[in-house]
Amino acid sequence: MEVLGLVDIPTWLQWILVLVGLVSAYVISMSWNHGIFKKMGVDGPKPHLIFGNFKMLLKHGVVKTDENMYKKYGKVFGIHETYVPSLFIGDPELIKEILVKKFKSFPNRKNILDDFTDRTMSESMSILKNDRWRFVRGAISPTFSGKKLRQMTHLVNSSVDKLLENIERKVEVDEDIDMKKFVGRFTTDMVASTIFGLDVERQYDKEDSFTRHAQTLFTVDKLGSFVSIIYLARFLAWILLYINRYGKGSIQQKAFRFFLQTTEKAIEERRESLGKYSDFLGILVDSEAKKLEEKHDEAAGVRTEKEDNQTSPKQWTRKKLTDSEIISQALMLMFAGYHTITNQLCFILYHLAIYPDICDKLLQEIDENLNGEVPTYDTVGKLTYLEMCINETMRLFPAANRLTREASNDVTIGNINIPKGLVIHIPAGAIHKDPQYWSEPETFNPERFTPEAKASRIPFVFLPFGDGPRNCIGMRLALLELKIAVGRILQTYRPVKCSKTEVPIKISNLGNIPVGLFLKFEKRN
Ligand code: HEM
Repeated sequence: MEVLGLVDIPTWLQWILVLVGLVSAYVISMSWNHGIFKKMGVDGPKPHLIFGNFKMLLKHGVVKTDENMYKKYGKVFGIHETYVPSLFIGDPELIKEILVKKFKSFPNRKNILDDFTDRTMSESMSILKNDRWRFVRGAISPTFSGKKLRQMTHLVNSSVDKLLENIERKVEVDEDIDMKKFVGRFTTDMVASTIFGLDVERQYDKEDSFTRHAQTLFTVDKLGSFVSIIYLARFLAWILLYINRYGKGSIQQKAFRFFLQTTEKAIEERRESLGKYSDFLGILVDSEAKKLEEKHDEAAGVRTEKEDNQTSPKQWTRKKLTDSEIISQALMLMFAGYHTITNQLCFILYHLAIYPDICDKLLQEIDENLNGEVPTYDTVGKLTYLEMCINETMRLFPAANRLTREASNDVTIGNINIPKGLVIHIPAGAIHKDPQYWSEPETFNPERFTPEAKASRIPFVFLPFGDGPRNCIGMRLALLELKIAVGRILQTYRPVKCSKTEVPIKISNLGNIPVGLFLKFEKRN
């Protein structure tokens, strides 16, 4: 190749120049934003040109890294997750501004994995932004009201019936139980019945399509490697995604197709038999039909109270979700419910096994309040010590170690000027272990959650379900499920350590996910 007719560049040199160009472009793109925290006056570890501060995340995992950084730099610091600058805010006053007071400037999350989500889930509430998120959240919220949860309680109890039968089988042969797998099957069953209304009995059959496909999607073994690829070579992650998406029949694609068809079929059945189903899809389809009726009334000149209070922006006043929006929500709720409940239930049972005194106190509360009866929505509400144990478990092992938001405009909080687009992380896990708010933070002590202790603690230092308008929509369902499951297990059994139980418990580098947790159950006298 001749340049300006002057120099003849041989082919080998052309290749070297292309390579040098590509490497330079890669290095520049990875380090482009590395000066941002210095400009903002925010402290933090010095970033490597390519890896930023990513190596410590790979080495120590998310939980330990956040704790270490919070201890070292205090309540505000910046980390470069390779090319992504992330501002960490751990100050309760500033957290309140982000999650509540200035929510308008932080209405959305920014999760690097969202761009790589399967299309069937791309309209899910946890990913959607701004008005579209408001519209979908507004449409889904009523399905989690107290009245609707009461209707769902029998579905939770049916799943627990099956769990108890399985515990009994293990107790009979005195078997050590791999808790993650064991509890995971129960949770699969529970999401199948509470969201899709599927028959509980089938779920314990390993060949059952729902169980098989759910396990394909729920297994997060390869997630850590994929996240690393996204952070280190985003272009490669896109290539892998397209190969997976358009490659012939990958098992993930088959699983997504299965859930798409299952949800479509379930929606159709519920539209044909209004009022018959008390699962999430049934409740949603019923309320959709009710709204259409209201619209009919409105057309006839009858305005309902709800309509008068309608505050949605004009473009989001349509009466119902599209079918693809409903499908996205169902799948997202399935994921959100599965991982969180499985992990929390494992952690709670683990703590009850290693602290027999606390377990004894809880057994007493359960016996006195449930009187051997199957719990209802109202009776589990009386189990206050159980709620304290659940809260203490979530303090030590929160399902989301960080809450995430994105600044949707330039905004100032405290004396920090945050530029539009910056990722904000609230290190909930690290705050939950800050000795300023929690004495002896590593100790499991449910007494931290007595009404008096709660009242004397400053707000925004306990964030297991997030806070503000974008908090966990499934919080009440989650607590109901956990209380019924733990309450009913303890009516007959107590969890105990076995030879394989490791103390302290091991967690995954990806977050608070128990690894290799073994326990067993003993029958109570
Ligand atoms: C112990 C169990 C659970 C825990 C600890 C938990 C925790 C959380 C947290 C921390 C968030 C982020 C909140 C924020 O950013 O402020 C969240 C969001 C969410 N959770 Fe949960 N969750 C649990 C169970 C569930 C269940 C059972 C469901 C539904 C079936 C659910 C559905 C959701 C959804 C849809 C969001 C996104 C909300 C939005 O963006 O508007 N969660 N959860």
